[in-house]
Amino acid sequence: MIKTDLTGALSFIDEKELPGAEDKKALTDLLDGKIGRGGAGWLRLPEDYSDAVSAAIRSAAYQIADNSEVLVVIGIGGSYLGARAALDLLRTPYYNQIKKRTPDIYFAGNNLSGEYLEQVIALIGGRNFSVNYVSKSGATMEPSAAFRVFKNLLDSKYGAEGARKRIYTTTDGEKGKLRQLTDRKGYTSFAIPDDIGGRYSVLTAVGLLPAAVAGIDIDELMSGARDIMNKDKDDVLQYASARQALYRQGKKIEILGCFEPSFRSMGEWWKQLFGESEGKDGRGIFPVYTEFTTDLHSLGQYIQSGERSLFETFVSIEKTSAAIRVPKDGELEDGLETLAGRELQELNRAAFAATKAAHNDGGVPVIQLDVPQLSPYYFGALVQFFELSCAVSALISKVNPFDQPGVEAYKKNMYAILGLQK
Ligand SMILES: O=P(O)(O)OC[C@H]1O[C@H](O)[C@H](O)[C@@H](O)[C@@H]1O
Repeated sequence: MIKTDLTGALSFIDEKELPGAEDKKALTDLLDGKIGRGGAGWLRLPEDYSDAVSAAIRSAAYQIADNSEVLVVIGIGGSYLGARAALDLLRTPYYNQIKKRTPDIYFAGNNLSGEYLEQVIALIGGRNFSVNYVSKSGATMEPSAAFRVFKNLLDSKYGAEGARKRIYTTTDGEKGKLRQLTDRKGYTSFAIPDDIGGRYSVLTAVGLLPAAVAGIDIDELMSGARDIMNKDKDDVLQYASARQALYRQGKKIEILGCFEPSFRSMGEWWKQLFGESEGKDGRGIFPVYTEFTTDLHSLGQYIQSGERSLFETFVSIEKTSAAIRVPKDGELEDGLETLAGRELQELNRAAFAATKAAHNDGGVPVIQLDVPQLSPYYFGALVQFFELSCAVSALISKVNPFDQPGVEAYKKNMYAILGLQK
């Protein structure tokens, strides 16, 4: 499973603190439903996942793949980051194993840039496409504006009835503007349970429908999440309590890093999950995602020698599928000839070990999360691992992990500037 290795942090925190009684209580209270505060419905997802849920999602995915060369997933924040993480993490290594061609998947509605929208429309070209509009509230400006654009394109290309059949919505099961529209128009739709907030909703149709369209085995994905819930949670608790212990030592910034570029979108999802769950009441660890070795050439100086108010969490992928080796080429004078024949992954692992040691020596506490491989199973396990550790960490710091009152401030200003009613 996923292991938490704290050896690189113990010289900064007292081992007997990990996990403290408070930390253990936060986990047990969360699991016992004592402190769900209306947002812990995601805990049920692995257990509620049934053949019926799987079949409904997979049949919509087949329908989309049957008549579309492109799927546009419209959403922002928790309504798109998880799906993008799954696709970026799993399509490359896993993709080659998928026998049949699956639709290209593009994301829209995750910004207000007209440039970006025009690029997505250009990418679609004249190809047949469908839309999965994902929004729990149905009232978020970015996806609403993008949906207007793509619904208009669908109406012009396929007529009202043809367009209706190509629009799939994922939204609140009972209320909200998108639910009302869905029920009025009769769109194929999936519900996000009321007690599951956006950043905790990956393991609903929010993440599972795009993943299924991409050919990812969602049953395998969910079995990874289920095993996190069914097995001991020491590693979850170790990570959560170590974060808070380091924060109490003045380490206010957490840098999550991975040496696989396919992990970047998972890092962006992790950033929202922890930042939006913990950044409250003037407190909270600030989450940053860095891609290694790439960002060693941009932030390496700061991490090594800047403010000592940070700690690092490295996600180590133990086994990858790459087999590419350094070619032999005597005419190049790059000093790499002695490496000829060795795998690139060996160089990547050496860079990881070197970076971890250097940063640790430079006064940066280092936590390491060991993930055996990039697969649907471990994607699901990692999602549940991070959601559990995030909720526990927020509870240890005495904030509600499941609300996000702060995001309304800028929206109020934006609506006033645009002369809109909020
Ligand atoms: O799914 P929606 O209701 O469109 O919300 C999309 C996102 O926007 C909100 O402002 C929150 O910051 C996020 O937690 C949420 O995931």
